[in-house]
Amino acid sequence: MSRRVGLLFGSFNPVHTGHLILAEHFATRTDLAEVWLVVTPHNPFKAASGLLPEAERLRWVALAVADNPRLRAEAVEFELPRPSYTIATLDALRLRHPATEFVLLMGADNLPGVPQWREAGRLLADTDIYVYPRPGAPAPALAAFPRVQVLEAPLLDISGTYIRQCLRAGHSIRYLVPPAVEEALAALDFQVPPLG
Ligand SMILES: Nc1ncnc2c1ncn2[C@@H]1O[C@H](COP(=O)(O)OP(=O)(O)OP(=O)(O)O)[C@@H](O)[C@H]1O
Ligand SMILES: O=C(O)c1ccc[n+]([C@@H]2O[C@H](COP(=O)([O-])O)[C@@H](O)[C@H]2O)c1
Repeated sequence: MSRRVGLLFGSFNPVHTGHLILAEHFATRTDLAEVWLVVTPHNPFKAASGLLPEAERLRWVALAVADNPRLRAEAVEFELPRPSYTIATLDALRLRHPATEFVLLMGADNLPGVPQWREAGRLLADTDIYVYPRPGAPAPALAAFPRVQVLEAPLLDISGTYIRQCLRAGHSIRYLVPPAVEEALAALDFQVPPLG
């Protein structure tokens, strides 16, 4: 059987402890050998103006996973056309790593939108998807998603939106992000975008 690797796609605006707990959960409690956190410079559904600088978002993910051999920061979308379509990234990764079987990972809030993604039919037909439950996201109606499995796992009420609100308000983000990311964010000399 080929090595199975999970891909957690995200804007990581910024990376937070929720991402790391769920990545570790997928990496240690499923059949996956590793989890790669694929940093998306520009989600086709998000306004670029709400995003922190892309190079910083990637650097923070790299810092966050540096001490974990089962997690990796993946920058492939920085080399691909924008905005970042997941099917194009999967195609590129499958070409680069022909011996690896990729599994798509996501929080339950993202699954209902997948049928609107580019080439969703092919994506859903060709790819296993593991879903982590999320507060506020209803249990997905799985009939439309034959290759989707929803994990049973502790709910994590942490989001990038909340962290950006804290940063704008000058509130502590200690423990919401890893220490190295907290330090890097404290050294920022730019404004947190006003949106979201
Ligand atoms: N607390 C969480 N529980 C479950 N899934 C999560 C959680 N946080 C993030 N995810 C999942 O991680 C992936 C990347 O998420 P993303 O980078 O957009 O973080 P976010 O916290 O949802 O950010 P924002 O609040 O800015 O939308 C998505 O699939 C999302 O569903
Ligand atoms: O491929 C698509 O059409 C598509 C449409 C919307 C979102 N996505 C991807 O979904 C991932 C999650 O996005 P985000 O911004 O919520 O972290 C991110 O990698 C996006 O590029 C992909």
